[in-house]
Amino acid sequence: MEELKIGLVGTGAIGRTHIERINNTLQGAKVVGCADANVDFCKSVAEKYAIKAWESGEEMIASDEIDAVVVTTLDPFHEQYVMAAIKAGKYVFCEKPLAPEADACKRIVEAEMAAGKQLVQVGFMRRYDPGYNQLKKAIDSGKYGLPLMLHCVHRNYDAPGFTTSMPVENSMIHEIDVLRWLLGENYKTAEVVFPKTTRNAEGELRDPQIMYLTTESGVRIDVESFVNCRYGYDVRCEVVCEEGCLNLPEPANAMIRTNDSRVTPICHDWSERFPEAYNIEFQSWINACKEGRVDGPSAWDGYTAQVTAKAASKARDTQSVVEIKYDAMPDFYKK
Ligand SMILES: NC(=O)C1=CN([C@@H]2O[C@H](COP(=O)(O)OP(=O)(O)OC[C@H]3O[C@@H](n4cnc5c(N)ncnc54)[C@H](O)[C@@H]3O)[C@@H](O)[C@H]2O)C=CC1
Ligand SMILES: O=C1[C@H](O)[C@H](O)[C@@H](O)[C@H](O)[C@H]1O
Repeated sequence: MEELKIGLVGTGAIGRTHIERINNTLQGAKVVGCADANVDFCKSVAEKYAIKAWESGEEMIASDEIDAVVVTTLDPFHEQYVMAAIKAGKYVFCEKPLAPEADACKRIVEAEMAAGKQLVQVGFMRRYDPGYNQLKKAIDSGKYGLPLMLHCVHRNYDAPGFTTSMPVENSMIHEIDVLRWLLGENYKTAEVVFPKTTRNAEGELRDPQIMYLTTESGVRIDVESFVNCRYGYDVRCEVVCEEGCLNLPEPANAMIRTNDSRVTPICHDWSERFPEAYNIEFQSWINACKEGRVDGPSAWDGYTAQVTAKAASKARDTQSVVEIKYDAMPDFYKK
């Protein structure tokens, strides 16, 4: 079967890692064109990978040179390119979040339903991480009883340009999606509190933040976001069950004995922490596109995550506990 010809919009940090993995590691597809608002930089990326640089992302998406689309622009511009892909009837992988606003996610859902075929996958890659899959297998086994509490940490070394809404709506959106997937249920309430703010936070950013979620069955979750921790990239998830406690595995880095000490390096950023998850996610997406289906996180998952994030943002801004209300999932999205 012919290779899937992919057009990628957004040749920034993660966009380039996705070109690298699709063209040099994975099977069955090639990124053959790219576009970006920064046209000159886009041309330099296109030259590096010997692919076509397009002045317009929409023109690239509409072209018969492209079979499928990857969107890796900044969050506010996801919608325009996802919509262009739906209009062209092409499969589209959109990095998380689907869109910063729940209304925009709903517009995408409605456009996809009107097109009559699921085309959209959202880049919630932690569902593909072997570590999170070990947690899910252990929970689903029932060996340890029911989950009661989850204690999570999502720390970045730094996060240039972050504003106070982004720890929830851009960063902890990962936990919002993966924990819903892990536990197999939606949330009921959200709350966000501010510990003491680090002097390393830019401008008005409140950092760290702690988000508290309760699920429909009463599981209590706390997620700490610290996007300027200044020691590395640190993601943890502890699931406390009735008869056992499950911890997300950390990368097995060698311990180094030096200078009268023992040192075990940790990751510096997302690209080092989850390389396998990204590769499994994209190989699965390529295979599904070639078989004419979407089997990853859908536009409805993207919408549900953003509804949750917006409830958490309301809780943060009002310093209150907010009850979360979800629309019923349309049959269109039921597996
Ligand atoms: N799944 C994951 O773990 C991660 C996901 N992401 C997501 O990937 C996306 C990109 O993030 P980064 O690569 O870190 O950002 P970046 O800032 O490195 O790259 C964004 C690119 O988008 C381009 N751009 C901005 N507006 C545009 C427009 N209107 N049309 C076309 N191009 C435009 C910029 O010129 C830039 O090249 C974000 O949505 C982010 O949430 C980022 C890091 C990790
Ligand atoms: O998706 C990501 C990364 O996974 C980081 O952990 C987040 O903090 C970052 O904001 C986001 O783009």
